Amino acid sequence: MGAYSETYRRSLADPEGFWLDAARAIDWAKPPTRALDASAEPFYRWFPDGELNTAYNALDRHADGGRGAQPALIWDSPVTGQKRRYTYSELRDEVAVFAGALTSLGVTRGDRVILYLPMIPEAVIAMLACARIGAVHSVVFGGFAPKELAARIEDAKPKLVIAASCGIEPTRVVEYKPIIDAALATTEHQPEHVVVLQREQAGAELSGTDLDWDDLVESALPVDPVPVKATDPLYILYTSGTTGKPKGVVRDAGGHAVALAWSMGAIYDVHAGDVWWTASDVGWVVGHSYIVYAPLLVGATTVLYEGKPVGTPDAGAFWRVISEHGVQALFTAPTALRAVKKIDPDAAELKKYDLTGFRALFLAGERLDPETYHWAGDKLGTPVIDHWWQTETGWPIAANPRGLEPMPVKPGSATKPVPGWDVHVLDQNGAELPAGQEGAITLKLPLPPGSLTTLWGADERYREAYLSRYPGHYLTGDSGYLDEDGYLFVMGRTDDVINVAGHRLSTGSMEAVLASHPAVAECAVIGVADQLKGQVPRGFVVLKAGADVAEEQLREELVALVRRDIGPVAAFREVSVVEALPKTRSGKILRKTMRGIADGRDEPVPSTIEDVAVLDALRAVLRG
Ligand SMILES: CCC(=O)SCCNC(=O)CCNC(=O)[C@H](O)C(C)(C)COP(=O)(O)OP(=O)(O)OC[C@H]1O[C@@H](n2cnc3c(N)ncnc32)[C@H](O)[C@@H]1OP(=O)(O)O
Repeated sequence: MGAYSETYRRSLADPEGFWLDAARAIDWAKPPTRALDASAEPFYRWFPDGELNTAYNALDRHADGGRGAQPALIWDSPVTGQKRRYTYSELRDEVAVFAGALTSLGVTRGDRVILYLPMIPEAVIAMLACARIGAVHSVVFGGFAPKELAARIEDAKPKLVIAASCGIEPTRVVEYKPIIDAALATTEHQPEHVVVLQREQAGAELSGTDLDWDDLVESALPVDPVPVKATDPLYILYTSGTTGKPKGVVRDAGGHAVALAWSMGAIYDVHAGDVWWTASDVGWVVGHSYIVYAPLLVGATTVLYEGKPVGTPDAGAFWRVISEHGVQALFTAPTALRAVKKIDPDAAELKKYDLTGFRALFLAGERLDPETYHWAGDKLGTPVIDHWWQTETGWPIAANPRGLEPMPVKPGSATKPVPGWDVHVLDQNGAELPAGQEGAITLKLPLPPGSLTTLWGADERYREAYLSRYPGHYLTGDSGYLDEDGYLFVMGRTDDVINVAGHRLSTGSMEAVLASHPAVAECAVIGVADQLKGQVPRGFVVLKAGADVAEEQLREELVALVRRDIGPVAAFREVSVVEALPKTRSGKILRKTMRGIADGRDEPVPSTIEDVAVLDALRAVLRG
């Protein structure tokens, strides 16, 4: 039996022994004597009697254990022309002082803190400072609009909001303070303070209880890490659900530290002293897990990049960063590579840089199309590793475990289930499907350490959304199949969640925005295939009788509304006015059928359709 098979078998047959062994990679204030607590199933807990501090494990133990002078964080910001390096000692000291600043504001263990920060070192510092004192951070991605920020503030009820004065996009400076003010003007919950880091590209006007980051830090004293229970929440990260209300994924401290440290070696083959780069955003789970926590937990150097794959300044940006900082492995989303390939199909820029130390490219966040896979492999000459996971799971469910046993790649497959994840493919009735047949991908409970423990303040929603469809299993919301070799192929979502440039978005939220327009009687939003972003949203609206608005003007208004209420990240640009929407006799809009036709598939007409003429009339619009 190979290393993978044996490890996988043991992880499911003896999770207690397997995860207690893995837990030895973490320094505990109180080492756990047990791994799994199933006493409140389906709300499983890991390492119930363990105590630790995640920031201590990410920083202090390396700073004090011989890696003090090693770079922990390299910030590379082509949008500002700045670069900065932090050794483990420097980063630990900055985090300890900012943790002291938080403490001086009365933030203590269990308090929530919303972070609305771009890709700057202070984002990492603020996350780790919260972890140091046991506060629960919730990072909100900068591309979201005030309404989305407000929904997260209302749900998490933070004591503080910590923000920068601005984020920087290649074509514009995005002022954050007006976005925060607009959000707070609508929320019942009001944080005690908004702490603002002033950036020179656009300062923010502070008023009332607002505080300046630098002033706060100037008078702060460093504080020691506070041991917390392994089962305490480390962070909340909101993700789109099928309804407008985002879901607050709760990550625990102990399971997260153990699983991430284990994944860094077993899956990515990255170890202490290596240089690792995740080109994503700290606002996404990939940023939480693989920009911040995992690389620091194992004592690697992590690169934080404030720029884009193209345009900052050119399509050679990724290769420049890899070469300049000695990056050994890169993790990014397929969209980023498609953007590079579009501008520089022959990878001429690549030839300008020395990438001899580069070992592997990891891709996730959306489907990796075979064309992009082959292009990246041909041009880089290194393994290109597709893998699959979700905000909820926190770390990979299926991957090619480079550190355990590299396996042959099958393009289109995320390779095999990772140890810890009991992956099944089920039919409508919950029966196991044979190899090659597509069905719902589920994960048999208990989920391994590091996966979500519940949704913030919404245990019942957690149970209903994930655990009710197939009792004893977690519903991933993705469909796919296992082949005869046990390789997993993930084919797409089974619900109304779409993936736009690696950003998970709810079509339901977009429909709610379109429906709020006074001229719109009903509407549907579907995700359609896009060569660059993987998927983009497309809206279809039916006008109210007598609505007097020019189509072009309505289109512009609807696009602007989605940008205002959800944010630019929705990339909502296409909307068509149609006579009617195709529905079943019970009134359900046939979105899946519409999606299939728009993507050029030979979609069968459902027998439950109310009026087939409506679908026939829509075909040309969908194909167009
Ligand atoms: C495995 C678990 C997971 O799936 S976690 C999620 C993983 N996903 C990712 O890592 C995301 C990967 N995608 C990306 O990083 C970006 O899309 C890349 C590929 C870099 C392209 O970026 P960009 O050219 O900005 O396109 P986009 O589609 O992301 O942006 C659409 C509009 O939104 C804007 N935007 C983007 N980020 C921000 C931000 N932080 N603050 C403010 N605005 C932002 C962009 O400027 C763009 O705006 P516009 O429509 O052009 O005006």
